[in-house]
Amino acid sequence: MKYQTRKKAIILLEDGTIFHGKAVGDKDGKAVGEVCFNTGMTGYQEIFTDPSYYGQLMVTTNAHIGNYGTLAEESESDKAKISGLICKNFSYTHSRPAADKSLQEFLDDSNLFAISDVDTRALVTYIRENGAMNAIISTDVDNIEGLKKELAEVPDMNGLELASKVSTKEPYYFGNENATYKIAALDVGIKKNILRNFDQRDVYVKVFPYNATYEEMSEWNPDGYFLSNGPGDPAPLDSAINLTKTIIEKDHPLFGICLGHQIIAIANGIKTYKMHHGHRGINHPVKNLKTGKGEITSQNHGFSVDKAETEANNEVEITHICLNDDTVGGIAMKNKNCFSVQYHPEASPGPHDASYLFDEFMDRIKRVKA
Ligand SMILES: NC(=O)CC[C@H](N)C(=O)O
Repeated sequence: MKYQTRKKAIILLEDGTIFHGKAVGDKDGKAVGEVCFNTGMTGYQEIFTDPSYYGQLMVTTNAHIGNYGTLAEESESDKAKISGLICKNFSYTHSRPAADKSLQEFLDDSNLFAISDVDTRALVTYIRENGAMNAIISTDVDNIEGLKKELAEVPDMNGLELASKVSTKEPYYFGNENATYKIAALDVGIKKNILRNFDQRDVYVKVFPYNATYEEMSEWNPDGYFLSNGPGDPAPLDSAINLTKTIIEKDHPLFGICLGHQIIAIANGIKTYKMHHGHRGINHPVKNLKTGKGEITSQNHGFSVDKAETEANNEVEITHICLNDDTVGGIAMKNKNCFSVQYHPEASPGPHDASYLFDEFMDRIKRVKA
């Protein structure tokens, strides 16, 4: 067996609680961030590379991580974006012929520190009961006071602007330039599978930096606008919120996913709030209030749109409800061509129940273009 002498590691939570584990590989390491957990049984590479997780320490509840390696084309961005990984059993070997790397090589390429052999059930139960909080993972196990000091310096997720850390610096294009439709996407942390979904629907996408202006985006003359998923608190994203107000005012077709959904709510004067411990997994039930049908969805969010304020808003209606806790799952503007969801219709590897939302957006675009 590899790495019989792996270093001891700890997770120190903001409230002083400590959980124990071992460093993956034979390295020393340290990482900080908000500790959160994802209950997906598969899709670890997509989770680790999702820019929405920037600044978060990821606890995976699936007991085995790494056993099918990684494959470059399955990444949601250029590298791992979580700040660190906490898992139960880490597989140093993998058994998928198509894989191009082991998970360990993949994490090393992203310079990402991981710890395993953690009682993740106990840790997840603790977060569920006590809420999301900052944490530090480290092999410096005899220096608790020093680690506490470092942890105290980590900013609170509430109020934190992170989109600028993951957004593209320059605009770029995705898909076939001869496609029938053109969509301008604001990158506040966009996942590649959103771009792939547009490409599959005959769309050429131009992706703009998080602080792009309406003038910059509209100059390209797109058929529709898209606001992406992304990390951090939506409230400080002034530039994206103002841009959204203008797109809504001009009544261009507009679709938002997750952080993009939250930005649309704020642009309509509806508050967002930090949830107790958020939703992160690939089996979250949602009810579509228009059709009455249920969907199993992929979710990853720590903030949510205020339900009472949405219900009281004359311009906006709730279209989807997250059934686990009755929070807002999706909204649409009553008299504007604008809608959004808190969850992930682009989910990869799935579930794909919600992919009809991309078709709905295309229908809206086609109606305007016709
Ligand atoms: N996936 C996302 O876009 C997440 C949105 C936001 N950062 C949240 O945690 O709620």
